[in-house]
Amino acid sequence: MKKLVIIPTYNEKENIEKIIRRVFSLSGGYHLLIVDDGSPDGTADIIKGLQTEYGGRLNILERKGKLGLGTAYIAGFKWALRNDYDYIFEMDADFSHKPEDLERLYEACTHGADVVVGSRYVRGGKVVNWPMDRIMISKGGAFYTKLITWMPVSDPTAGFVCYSRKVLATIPLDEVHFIGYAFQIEMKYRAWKLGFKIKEVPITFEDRKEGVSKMSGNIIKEAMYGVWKMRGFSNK
Ligand SMILES: Nc1nc2c(ncn2[C@@H]2O[C@H](COP(=O)(O)OP(=O)(O)O[C@H]3O[C@H](CO)[C@@H](O)[C@H](O)[C@@H]3O)[C@@H](O)[C@H]2O)c(=O)[nH]1
Repeated sequence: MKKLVIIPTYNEKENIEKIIRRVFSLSGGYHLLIVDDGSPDGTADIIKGLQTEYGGRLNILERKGKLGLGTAYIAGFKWALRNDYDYIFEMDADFSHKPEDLERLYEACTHGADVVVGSRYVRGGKVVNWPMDRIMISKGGAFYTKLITWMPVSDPTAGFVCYSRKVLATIPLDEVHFIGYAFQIEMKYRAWKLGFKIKEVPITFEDRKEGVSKMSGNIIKEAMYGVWKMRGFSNK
């Protein structure tokens, strides 16, 4: 089975080499695709410098400017489908998601689930070191999303996800609207509406130690209005 981990990056020079090496130290045979948005800090140069060492396992898609997390993943998903990957993962660059948990997501995805979410808010999940305001925004957003969409997912904005190929081949990727964390909600919502089985596995999410979050007021606003709007989206 071909497994691809997609990592979107914007200014992740402190984390990128370490996360690449951690993923390749795992025994799962993962390939990596980094989607970098022209990071001014030179993240892409670090990745390119490692490509000779890792050959075809390490891939990079370079975009010209900061176009948002959602469109970075959509470009990555299309690349994964073109290159015949069977299981496609989303993961942050900053070690908030532990690469060692990839295997548990994969296991669940090969045992009856179509989408597996590494979840902070399902029983057994945890958040470590996040400031209280971030926890409140994130938990509040999860509650609000459930109230409006009825989607049975405890952590809808989670960015640690495994999709089986058929999910990404069925969701009309060109119709996905949102670009910030609302993108994460929209992908899960579309998969659920299409009847795919979503499972949550508990993870410990730890705040980044290096680099800075790209969260902004606009990203929160997009998610607040987005959950209302997405109820009207079609999956055709
Ligand atoms: N290519 C690209 N990458 C981006 C962009 N914006 C952010 N990223 C990358 O996307 C990942 C997550 O971004 P962060 O800004 O670090 O997210 P966070 O604040 O830690 O947010 C966490 O919580 C969110 C809400 O629950 C989650 O949606 C998110 O995935 C993450 O777990 C990082 O690898 C970051 O470099 C962008 O515009 N373009």
